[in-house]
Amino acid sequence: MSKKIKTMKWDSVPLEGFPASLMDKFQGFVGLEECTDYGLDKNVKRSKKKKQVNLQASTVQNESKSKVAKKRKNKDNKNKPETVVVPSKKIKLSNGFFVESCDKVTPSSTNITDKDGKVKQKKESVKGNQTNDNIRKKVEDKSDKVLTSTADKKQRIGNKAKKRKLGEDITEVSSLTPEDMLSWAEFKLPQEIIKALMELGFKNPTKIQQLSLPAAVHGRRDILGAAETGSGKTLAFGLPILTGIMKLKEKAALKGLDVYDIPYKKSSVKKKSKIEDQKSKKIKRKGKGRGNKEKDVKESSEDGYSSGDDDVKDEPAKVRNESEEINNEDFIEEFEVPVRKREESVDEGNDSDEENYTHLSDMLDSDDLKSSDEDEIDENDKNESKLDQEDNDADGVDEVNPNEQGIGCVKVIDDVELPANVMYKTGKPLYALILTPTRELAIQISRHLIAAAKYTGIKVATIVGGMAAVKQERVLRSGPEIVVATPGRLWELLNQGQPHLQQLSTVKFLAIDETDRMLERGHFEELEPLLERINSDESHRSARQNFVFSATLTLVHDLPTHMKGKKVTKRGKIINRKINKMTPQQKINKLISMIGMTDPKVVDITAENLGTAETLTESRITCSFEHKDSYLYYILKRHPGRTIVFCNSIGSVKRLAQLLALLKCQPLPLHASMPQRQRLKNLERFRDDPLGVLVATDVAARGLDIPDVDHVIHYQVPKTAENYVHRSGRTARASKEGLTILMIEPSEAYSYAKICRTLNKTSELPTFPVPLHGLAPVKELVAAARALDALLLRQRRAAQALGWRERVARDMDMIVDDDDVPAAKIDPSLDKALKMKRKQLDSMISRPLFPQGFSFKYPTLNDHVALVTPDDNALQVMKKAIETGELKKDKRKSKNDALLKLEKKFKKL
Ligand SMILES: Nc1ncnc2c1ncn2[C@@H]1O[C@H](COP(=O)(O)OP(=O)(O)OP(=O)(O)O)[C@@H](O)[C@H]1O
Repeated sequence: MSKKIKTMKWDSVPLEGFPASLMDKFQGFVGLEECTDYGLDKNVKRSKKKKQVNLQASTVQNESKSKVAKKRKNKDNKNKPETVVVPSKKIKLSNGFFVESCDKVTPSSTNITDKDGKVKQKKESVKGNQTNDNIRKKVEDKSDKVLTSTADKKQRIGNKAKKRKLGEDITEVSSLTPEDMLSWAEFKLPQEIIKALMELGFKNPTKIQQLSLPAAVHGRRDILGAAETGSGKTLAFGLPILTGIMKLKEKAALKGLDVYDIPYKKSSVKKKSKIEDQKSKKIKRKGKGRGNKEKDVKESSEDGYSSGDDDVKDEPAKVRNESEEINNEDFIEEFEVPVRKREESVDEGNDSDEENYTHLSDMLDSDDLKSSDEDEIDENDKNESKLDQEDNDADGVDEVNPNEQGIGCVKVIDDVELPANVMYKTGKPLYALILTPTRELAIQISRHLIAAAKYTGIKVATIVGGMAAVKQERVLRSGPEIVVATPGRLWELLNQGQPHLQQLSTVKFLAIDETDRMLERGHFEELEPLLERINSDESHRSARQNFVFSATLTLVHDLPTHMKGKKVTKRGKIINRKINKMTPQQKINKLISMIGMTDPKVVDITAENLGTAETLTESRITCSFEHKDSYLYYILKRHPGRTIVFCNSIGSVKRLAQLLALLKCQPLPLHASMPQRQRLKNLERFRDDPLGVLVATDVAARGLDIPDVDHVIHYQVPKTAENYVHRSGRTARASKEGLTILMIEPSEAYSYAKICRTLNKTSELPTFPVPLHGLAPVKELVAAARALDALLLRQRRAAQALGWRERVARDMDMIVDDDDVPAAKIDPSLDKALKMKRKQLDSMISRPLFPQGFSFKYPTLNDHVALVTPDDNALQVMKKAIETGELKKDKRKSKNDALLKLEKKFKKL
C-alpha cells in the first residue's frame, strides 16, 4: 500500500439520494470509496479546469483558424449549385417560433439564419427526403406493377441503408400549420407539445385521445382506456403525462417548491366532493331552485366525453359557474403544500443533452448487446442478471478513468436491505413510469414519447432486458423524468439499488400498457412486488395518476375446458366445479385494485368490434394440417405485401422460417429465444421492406406499430380471443385498411369456435378465395422443399451427434487421437441426396408454376419479374369476394359445417 493511502482516514460520506438522518438505518455498507480522499472528484474538477484553460488557449488559435475556414467555406459554397427556396407560407407561432411550409427545403433559408433550429431543421429535411423516398419506392412498386428481381434486390438494399430506428415514424414531415391544430385547443396542451404534434402530422386527436384527454389533463383522473388496436392509445396516456410533468416543473420553478411535495392527482376528485358538499348545502338552502340547478349541472356534464357517468371533463368550468366561494384557480394551484426550497439540481431540463435520451440504434451499434444465449424470454429477464453484473462491475470506472488518478475506487455493497417506506430524493425526480409487456413495445413507446416531447426538454429512458444494463444505468443517472420499462430489468436494477429508481414510490404518473396481459397470473412474476413497491407510500399512491390501457381491457375470454363443467374423480365421484368466468366489470375491478387506482374514469369504445379495428377485413382458410404450408406459400406468392405470419410456438416459427427460406421467401423470424439484437434487427428490416415476411410468435402480437402491414396471417389459431384481436391489430392501424387470414385445420375448430363466440361473431368468418387449380403446383413445390428440409434436419442431427461425441471425450479428459476424429462426412449418401434435392428444388422454383393460359394475370408464382396487378391485392380480392356473394355459395358448399355445428353446440352450453 502506498504511503499516501496509509496516512488516510476513514470518513463518512453522504450517499446520493439519501437524507443524512436516514443514514444510520443502513447496515452492511463497506465503504472503500473514502480511500480516494475524494481524489477522483478533485481530479475530475482539476481536469475540467485544465480543459477550460486549454479551451481558452485554443479559442485564440481557433479564431485565426476559423477565418481561414470561412474563406474556404465561402469558396466551397460558390462551387455548390445554388438552391432556391421559396417559402409558400410563413407563420409565427404564439411561442415565438416561425414555421414555414416550403415545396423544397434543400436547405431552407431558415435553417441557415435561425440559430436555434439550425441543426434540428436540417435533420428533419433529411428525414423528410428519406421518407419520401421510401413512400415513393412503395408506390412505384405497386403502381408500376412491375417487380424485377434486381429492382427488388436494390430496393431491399436501399432500404437497409437508411437505418431508421424502431418506433420512428415514416410519415412525411407534415405541412400542417398552427391553424390546422385547432382541434387540439380544447385540451389546453402546452404549445411545445402542440408544435411536436403538428410536425408529426397529427391534425386531430383520435377518438380515444378525445375521450380521455379532458378527464386526464383537466380532471387529473385515473384512466382505464379500452379502444381498438392502432387507435392512438399511446398518446392518450403519453400526452397527459408530458403535460402533467411540464405543469409540475413549472409550478415548482415558480414557487420554489420541491416537486416531490406537489400533489398532482386527486385535486379534482377531492375538490369535486368538496364542491358537491357545498353545492348540496346551497341547493338545500335555495329550496325551489333546486330542480333547475341540478338540471344545469347535469347538462354541463353531458358532454359526450365519457362512456360512464362519472365524467369530470367540465369540472373547472362548472366550478367557476357554480359558486363564488370556490375561486377559479387552476386545479394544481389549489393545494397548500409545505413550502420548501428546492435543491439546486432539480431544474435539469436540457434539450440538447443527447446522452439523456436512449437511442435504440446507439445501443445496437455499440457492441454491448448480449449474445444469443444471454437472452431468453421477455417476461422473464432473469438470466441476464449475472451477465449484467459483469457490466456493472465495470460501471464504477465508467466516468473516471482510474488509471488516470492512480487510485481506484471500489464500491462494495454487502446485501443492503433498503427500508421500503423511505422517501428517496435524488434532486432529479422520476415523474413517470410506463410498464410494457415486451422490450420492443417499450422501445417503441419511448420513441413515440420522445417525438411528442421534442420541445419540452423532458427526457425518456428505456429500461429493457437483452441490452447491456450498464448503458441503461448511465442513462438513469442523468435523471430522466420518464422511465419506460419491462418488469424484469426494472426489478433487477431496482434491487441493485439504482438511485433514480428508488424514487418509484413517489412517481406522479404510472401507466401500464397492455394491462390485461401484464396482470395475467403467472406471466410477470416481478410485477406484483413491483406494484407493492410502487404503492408502498400511501400518500403518494393516492396522489398518483394512473393510466391503464389495452384494446382488450374489457374482453373476457372463455375459460379452458378443464376449468368448467363436471369432473369425475378417480373414485367415480362427480364434482360439479363449474367456475363462472369473470364479467368485464369484475375484470376492471380486479385491475383497479391490483394497481391501486382510485376513482378511475373508464373510457371503453370497443363495444362494437371488441377491440378489432373497424378498417380490418377478416377472413379464414380452412384446410388440412398437411396443406397449411401450401396455402401459406400460395398467399405469400400470389398476394405479395408486408405480411406477418403468427405461430403459436417458437418451434413452429423456427420450422416455418426454415421452410420459407428454402422456398426463397426471405422470412424474418421473431421469437423470444432469439438474441435481442437479432430481434430488433429483424423488426427493422421488416419495417423497411414493403414485401417483408415476418414469422413471429405472440411476442410481436401486442402494441407493435409497424406502418403499412398489409396482411396478418394466423398460421395457427391463437389460444385466446385477446391474442386474435392483438395479432390482427398489427394491420389496419391508424384508420388504414388491412386484411387478416385465420388458417384453421380440423383440430383447431374448437379454438376457432371459441374465439368466434367470445368476439360475438354471429356468423363464420368469410373464406379467403384460393382457386384449387392454382394450388396444385404449389403443393408440389412445397413438398419438395419439405423433403429437402427433412434431409437438412437429418444432417444437422448427425453433426450434433458427432459434436457430442467429441465433447464427451474432452470432458472425460480422454485423449482424442487422429483415428478417433470423426470423418468429416457422416453419411455420403445423405450428402448426395441433399445435393440432388437442392438442385431439384432450385429448378422447380425457377420454372413457371402455372401452365400457359392460366387465369392469373401473371404466369408464375416464383418469378420476381412477374407482373403484380391491383387484382393481386389480397384485400381487394377478399372485398370483391364478399361483394359478389361468392362466399355465400362457398359457405353452403364447404365442408365446414363441422365448425358451424361446433358453434351451435357452444351456444347451447
Ligand atoms: N392523433 C393522431 N393522429 C394521427 N395518427 C396518430 C394520432 N395519434 C397516434 N397516431 C398514430 O397512430 C398509430 C397507432 O398508435 P398507437 O401505437 O398508439 O396505437 P394503439 O392504440 O396503442 O395500438 P395497439 O392497441 O396495437 O397497441 C401510431 O403510428 C401513431 O403514431
